[in-house]
Amino acid sequence: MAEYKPPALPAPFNSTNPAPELLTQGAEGHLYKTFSLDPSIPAALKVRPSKPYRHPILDRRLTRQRIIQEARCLAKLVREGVSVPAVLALDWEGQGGDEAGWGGAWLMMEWIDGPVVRVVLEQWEAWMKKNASSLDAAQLEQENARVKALLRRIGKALGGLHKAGVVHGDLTTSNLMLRLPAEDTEAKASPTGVSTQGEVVLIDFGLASQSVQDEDRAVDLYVLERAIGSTHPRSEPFMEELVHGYRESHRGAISTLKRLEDNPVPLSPPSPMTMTECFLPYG
Ligand SMILES: Nc1ncnc2c1ncn2[C@@H]1O[C@H](COP(=O)(O)OP(=O)(O)OP(=O)(O)O)[C@@H](O)[C@H]1O
Repeated sequence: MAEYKPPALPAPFNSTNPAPELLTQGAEGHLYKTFSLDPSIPAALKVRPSKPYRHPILDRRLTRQRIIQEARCLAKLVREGVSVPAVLALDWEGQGGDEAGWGGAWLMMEWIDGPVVRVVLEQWEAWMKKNASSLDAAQLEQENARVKALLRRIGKALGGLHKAGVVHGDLTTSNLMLRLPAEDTEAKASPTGVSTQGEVVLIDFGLASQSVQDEDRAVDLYVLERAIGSTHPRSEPFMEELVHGYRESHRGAISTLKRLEDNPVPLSPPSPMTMTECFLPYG
């Protein structure tokens, strides 16, 4: 199979040394590891390249809106004390790229040094699947307690986001990262070799919107519960911990949880109205 060749980067990233390193290619954007100002300061760079199959004016407008909306959400959340990457720079009129002129939009963010929660849970579950029978009752309880504590921290982080008036719109364990502490003692102490330590950081606000509606908040919770249920079956029985963490995070949590319990949540994309609201300046 031919090796994937990402689109040419917009300036100035087409001439930086070392060159940005492609980490992932998402539905809309490409995520690179690069640096900010000095090579010793790592940064995450999200590039939304132009889409040749879209009408050029529409393409430019949509790409621009998405990157500005994500940057606004992040800036607001940093101000509110929610754990998300800080915005370092952005340009919705990126020059260069494959075509002369418009080269896509980009957003540079603070680099989060740590794994995504999906990888942590996958590694832990894989180890447990193979080796759990070799653990004694106390060790087993300790292992489960670590994952329960992680889920509780995730619930708390999500509650903090909702308290700030933002819903994520695309919550999976791939959009949650753990910021590694200076000294990670857990990986060595656990027979699994997997650490669940670190502050939970929410990422990828490409589909986020402003809302304080219980229904929108309940959708975030529901989507995350579903994602955990389908990708992390061994952690699913501990979902109550996530709910507990969420419940403790803010006063509005109780009615959101009631909404989640009472009604099956409609899984529809955010309404055009909600998306439009997101483009308005944040107060
Ligand atoms: N600030 C960051 N620091 C370190 N790594 C990051 C950061 N942001 C993202 N990543 C890594 O890049 C991956 C992809 O990021 P993200 O989900 O934001 O992009 P995407 O899926 O391309 O976005 P979109 O869904 O908007 O197209 C993450 O799963 C994570 O591994």
